[in-house]
Amino acid sequence: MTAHFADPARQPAGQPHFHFVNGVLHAEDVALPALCKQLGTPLYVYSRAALHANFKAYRDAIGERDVLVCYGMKANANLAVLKEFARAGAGFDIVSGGELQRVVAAGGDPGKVVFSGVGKQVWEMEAALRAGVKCFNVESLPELRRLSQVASRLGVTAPVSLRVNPDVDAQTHPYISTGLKENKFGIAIDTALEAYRVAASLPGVRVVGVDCHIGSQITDTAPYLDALDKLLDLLRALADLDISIAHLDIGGGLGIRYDDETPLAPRALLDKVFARLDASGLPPVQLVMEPGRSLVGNAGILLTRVEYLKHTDARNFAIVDAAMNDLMRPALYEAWHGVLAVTPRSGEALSYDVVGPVCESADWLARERTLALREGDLLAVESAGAYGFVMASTYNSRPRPAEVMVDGANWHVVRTRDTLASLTAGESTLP
Ligand SMILES: Cc1ncc(COP(=O)(O)O)c(C=O)c1O
Ligand SMILES: N[C@@H](CCCC[NH3+])C(=O)O
Repeated sequence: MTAHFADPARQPAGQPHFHFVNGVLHAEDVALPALCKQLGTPLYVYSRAALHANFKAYRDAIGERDVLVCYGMKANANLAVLKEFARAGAGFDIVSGGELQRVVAAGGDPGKVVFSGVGKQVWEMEAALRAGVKCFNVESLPELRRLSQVASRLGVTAPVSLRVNPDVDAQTHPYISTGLKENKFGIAIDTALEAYRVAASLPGVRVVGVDCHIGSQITDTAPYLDALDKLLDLLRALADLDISIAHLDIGGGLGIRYDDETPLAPRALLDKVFARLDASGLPPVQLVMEPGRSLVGNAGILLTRVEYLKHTDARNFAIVDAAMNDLMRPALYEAWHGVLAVTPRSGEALSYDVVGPVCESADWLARERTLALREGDLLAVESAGAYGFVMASTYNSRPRPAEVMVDGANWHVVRTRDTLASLTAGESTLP
C-alpha cells in the first residue's frame, strides 16, 4: 500500500502503524472515518501490529540473555492488550488485586507477575499468594511484616524483592518521578541492607530479588545507570551477608516520542545494562523489567469529532467531543499530545485550542495548534495508548469511550462505550 502523507512534516509522531493513505488517516489498513461512522466518537483505537512491534523491540534487545519483561499494565489494562502480551510471553507488573484479576482473565501466567505498590491490602496479598505470583516488590518495613504474617497464616512463604529508592533524579515530570527520596516509593537505599536483614529473619517471606523503578517517560540512560550502580553495590553487600538474589528488577519508565523527544530504545538501555552487569563480577542474575508506556503509548490514538468552532477576541477554540475525562494527561501534567486532522483539508489554517465540553478550564487536549477545520471534522489525538483510557473517568456524567483493536484490515471492539444506564448503576436514593 502506498502511503500519501497529507503533510509530510506532520506524520503521526512515532506511530508507524497509523498513516495517511490518499489523504485519509488509517490505522493499519482501516480507514478511520469509516470506523468512526460505525462506532461514533470519542473512540480509542489501538494497533495490534504496533503492540507486537513494540514488544519485539524488547525481545530483539534481549537476545539470548535471561530477561523477563513484565508489562507495566497500569499503562493500558484492556484485556485484549493484556492477551496480546501474555501470548507473546510477557509477564506483568501489577499494583492491585484488580490488576491481578485482569491478568488471570487475559490468560496471563501469575508465575510471571511481580506485585508493586506502596499500599497492598491484606486481601490483595492473599489473592496474590493464592495465585502464586513470582514476587512481591515490597515498599516498606510495615508492608514486609504484614506480608510475613499473611503468608504464615496461609501456610506459605512469600517471595519478595525490596523496592529500593536509589535517590536518583530521573529528569522527568515531578508527578511521574518515583526514585527520589522525597517520593513515597520504595525503601531508602541507605536503609535497604538493614531491611534485607529483617526480611531474612521473618518466617513468612523469602528474599528472591532486588527491585527499583525510578520514574516514567525517561529519555536518557544516565539515571538508570546511576541507579544500577547503587543496586550493584547493594547486591555485593547482600552477597557478603549470604543473602542470595535470583533476579534484579530495574523497573520501567522508558520514554516515547510525543513531540520531538528521542525515545529511549530498549536496546540503547539494555546494551549498557548488560555491560555493567558483566563487568560487576557478581554471579549472573535474571533481569526483570517493567515497561508500560513504551509498549503501548504509540500503539494507540484517540479519535474525536469537532462539535463547534468558537472564535473569541483572545482565542480560537475547537470544541470537540472528547474531554479531560477521556484523556487526562494534558489537564494533569500539561502533557503534549499531537493532534492531526483525520482528513486534512486545504483552506485557512488557524491556531486552535482543542478543548472538551467539561466544565473546567483545565479541560483541554491541545493548545495553539495550527489546523484548517470545519465543524464535524475528525481529529486524532496521538500517542494515547498509554495512560489514556485507564485514567478515564465519568466526570460530568460522560460515558467513557469505546476501545477498538485494529488488526490489518479488521477491527474488533475490545470494550464498548459506557451506557447511560451504567452511569447510575449501583446508586440508590433514600426513601
Ligand atoms: C512500579 C512501576 N513499574 C512500572 C511502571 C511503568 O512505567 P512506564 O509506563 O513509564 O514504563 C510504573 C509507572 O511509572 C511503576 O510505578
Ligand atoms: N500516568 C502517568 C504515568 C504514571 C506512571 C505510573 N507510575 C502519565 O500519563 O504519564
